[in-house]
Amino acid sequence: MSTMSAKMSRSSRRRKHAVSQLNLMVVGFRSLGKTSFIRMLFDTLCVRKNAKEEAKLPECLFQSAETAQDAETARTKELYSFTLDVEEEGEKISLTLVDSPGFVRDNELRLDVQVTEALRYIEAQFDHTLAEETKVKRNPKAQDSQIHACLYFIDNANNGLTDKDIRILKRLTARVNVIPVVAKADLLTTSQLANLKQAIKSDLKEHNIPVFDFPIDEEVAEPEVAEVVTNVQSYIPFSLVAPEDATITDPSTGEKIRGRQYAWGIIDCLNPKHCDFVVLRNVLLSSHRKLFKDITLEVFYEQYRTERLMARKVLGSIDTYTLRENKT
Ligand SMILES: Nc1nc2c(ncn2[C@@H]2O[C@H](COP(=O)(O)OP(=O)(O)OP(=O)(O)O)[C@@H](O)[C@H]2O)c(=O)[nH]1
Repeated sequence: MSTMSAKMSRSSRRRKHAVSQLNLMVVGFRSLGKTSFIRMLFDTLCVRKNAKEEAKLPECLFQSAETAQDAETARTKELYSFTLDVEEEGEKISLTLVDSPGFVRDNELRLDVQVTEALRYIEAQFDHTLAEETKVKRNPKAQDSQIHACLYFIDNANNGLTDKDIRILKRLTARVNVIPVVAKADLLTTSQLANLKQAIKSDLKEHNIPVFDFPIDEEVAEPEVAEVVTNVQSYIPFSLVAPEDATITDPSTGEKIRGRQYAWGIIDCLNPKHCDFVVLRNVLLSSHRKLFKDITLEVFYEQYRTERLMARKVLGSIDTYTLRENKT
């Protein structure tokens, strides 16, 4: 075996056994189904043997709002996260899911504080990287806790983005890859959903909100790649439906499904014709995972790092100036 191929096979072996870290966060106004989405995602994961028992799972994963005594009990009161070792298409992922308390609708001041808290959490993860980078002896096994993608839940009761959504999105998109999602899409008809998606897209464009778009380098992208990416781009904002707690059987197949039952029929949350969960799941865990991580490190972390270092420099020169002034 040539040295080159020996090297390559060593690195591909390393890649095969390497565990990739992925950290996802959900944010949005109250009661839009953020915890339900996390529960559904968790339910569809292939958690590696023993990891389920080892992981400290939050209680709310096993208690949906429907089974909780009241809505207040089910409400997410503080930000929490949990990590799972999962396998996706043969790749090992250490997946951290971060759930955050729903934003209040009727108190501007409190809302601002809540958004700041969510951003502080995101920035605190950058601080971990920054601290690790500046160590003389770095830990090669240091965890990457940066938030690689943040799902922003949009209320389907509005005709697009509200002023509050716009304000929040502008702040979030400066720090993290934001993926907008339409919550509880089952409450809309097909044409209502299409109109809402269109309105949200126009609002994002009109207000120059840089949510994550699926960039294509036209010079290098092969036609098939471009098609897949353009296709994914067309889903934005992704529509989501989370299942209800009850056991639901698909009358056409007799199989148990994760869905919602209505007088007029059932919704299968894993059916791409009913909502975009499966596409979004694939984008997050598979097709765009690496891109989310690269952009987080190369764009958002770099930006944050520069701001922090500049701030330190300014503080340093103020200190030096004060020292000099005090001496004279
Ligand atoms: N119709 C419908 N109801 C949903 C959907 N997802 C969640 N729900 C219901 O909405 C309510 C709130 O769901 P949660 O998942 O607790 O919402 P949340 O955004 O985490 O709530 P907070 O923590 O209070 O912000 C529950 O009664 C859910 O069953 C959905 O896709 N469609």
